[in-house]
Amino acid sequence: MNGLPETDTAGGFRWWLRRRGRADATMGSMTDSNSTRAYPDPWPAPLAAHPLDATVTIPGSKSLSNRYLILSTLGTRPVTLVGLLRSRDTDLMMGALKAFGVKCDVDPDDETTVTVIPPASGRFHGGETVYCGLAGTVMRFVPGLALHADAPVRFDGDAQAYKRPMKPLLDGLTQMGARVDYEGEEGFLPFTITPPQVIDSADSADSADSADSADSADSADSADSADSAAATELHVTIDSSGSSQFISGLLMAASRFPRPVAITHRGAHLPSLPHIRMTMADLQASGISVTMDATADGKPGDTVDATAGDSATAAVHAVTWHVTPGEVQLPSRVVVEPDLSNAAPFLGAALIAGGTVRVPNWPENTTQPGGLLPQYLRNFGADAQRSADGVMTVTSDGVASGGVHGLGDFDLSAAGEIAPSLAAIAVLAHGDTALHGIAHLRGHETNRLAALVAEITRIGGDAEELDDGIRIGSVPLASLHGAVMETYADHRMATFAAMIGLVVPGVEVTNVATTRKTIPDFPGMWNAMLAQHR
Ligand SMILES: O=C(O)C1=C[C@@H](OP(=O)(O)O)[C@@H](O)[C@H](O)C1
Ligand SMILES: C=C(OP(=O)(O)O)C(=O)O
Repeated sequence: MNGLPETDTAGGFRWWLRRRGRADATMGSMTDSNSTRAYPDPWPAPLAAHPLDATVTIPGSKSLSNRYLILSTLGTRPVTLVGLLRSRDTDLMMGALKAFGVKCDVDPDDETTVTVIPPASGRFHGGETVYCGLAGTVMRFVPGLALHADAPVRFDGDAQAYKRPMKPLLDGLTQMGARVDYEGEEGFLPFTITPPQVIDSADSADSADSADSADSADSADSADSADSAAATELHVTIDSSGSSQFISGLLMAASRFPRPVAITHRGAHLPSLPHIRMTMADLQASGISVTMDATADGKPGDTVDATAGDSATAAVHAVTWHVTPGEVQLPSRVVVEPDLSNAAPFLGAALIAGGTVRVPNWPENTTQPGGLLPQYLRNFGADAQRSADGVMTVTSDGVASGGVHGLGDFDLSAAGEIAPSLAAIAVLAHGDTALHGIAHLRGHETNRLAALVAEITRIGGDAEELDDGIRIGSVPLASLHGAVMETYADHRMATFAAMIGLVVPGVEVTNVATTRKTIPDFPGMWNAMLAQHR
């Protein structure tokens, strides 16, 4: 079952801590993805009986919601977040912040309006377990807060989360003076972060008392004697090929560091650059100076234009961000954009079933990689237009008409989280698609490349893993057949299966409740989309 670590490899005390951590993180039923509104398991995916004509309002962006929650926490004054996503990942984030002593007041009349009140002292409480579930944004963004805590903080998550890579982030935090103790395999959850003794010089005596005194010599050394180096940049180098979230997490952690920090990625790939740009933009909106420069093959001065096409990043071997820490403060009221990546199954449905799907509140400009979605859908052959009042309208004749074609070789490194939705369209399209630049999807909620190949093959489709992605061959629609499709506790594998089920009879989806990771009621929204008529 998704949601609970099933095995205990570390003895009864750790089991108790783990359970306590879950309890600390539990906010209502949303942290356990199987425990809310009952849908049958497996869930019969509805067929589209006719072309679509629907308007679908998409809840708030997961990526923006969880960044705003972290940045509000790093500030000193309350911030009201309007249109916050309320789903498992954001509830886990709020649970994590509460463990640090942050208040998240939910508006009783609208649960998507939440006021975040940082601790008056500016200091975070340590000593608790943070339960990360399967949320990358929690397990990669919250550990940076532990740098500023008054005691060690333990991190745990779902059994499946134990496979998600963490080491580059934790190596980065170690270079910033933290100590990391792993309970199981090095580089993976669960672990405990002991903050450096010198992180907040005003409070250093307190922190030395409350943290494990045996650690103080190490920590002081590794923090590079902050007193003498106050204005010098601390250099942190990691390989962020496995996830952009390592860089994002370190950038946010650096925003309150006592000295400037230069964070360098040195590695073969840098996926999801728009998500890193989102972090930079959100930090800048909070008053923090952060810049990015790049060198090709690590040769100084031999720069590549990493600020131009996001797909050009495959050639970038070294990129450095410079963070000048300061007072982090978001505006007092922040409105969260809809989750444009979560719009993909719904807008993609127009290409699969044919017809029109509209999504209101589509931003004119956005830092979300989902902003690239309309162009991706045009590449498949759809019409996608945003009206002046912000309605994104996608229209297509549908896969049965032959008007949806494959993408050929396609670089998706900028927006890998959309891959499962594009894969569903590609399975049903005329012509082949090969999605490249997404090797790191093997470390997402599940190994998404293997999962997609298994599920496409299960229904009679043609797919194979590539070193850096997936190839999906075109087969006649009539040769695809229904099956019980596995979802591997992965919300995007569930929405992928639902998309296929629009035109392939007999598709059933296991554990559709796993969609609660980022959408409060996906099956309800899907049924409502199919039920709409003009
Ligand atoms: O920073 C973020 O909010 C995210 C970054 C991306 O992670 P990867 O770079 O690991 O793909 C994305 O896939 C994930 O859904 C959200
Ligand atoms: C990769 C994803 O999530 P996470 O934030 O858990 O990494 C995703 O939502 O597709």
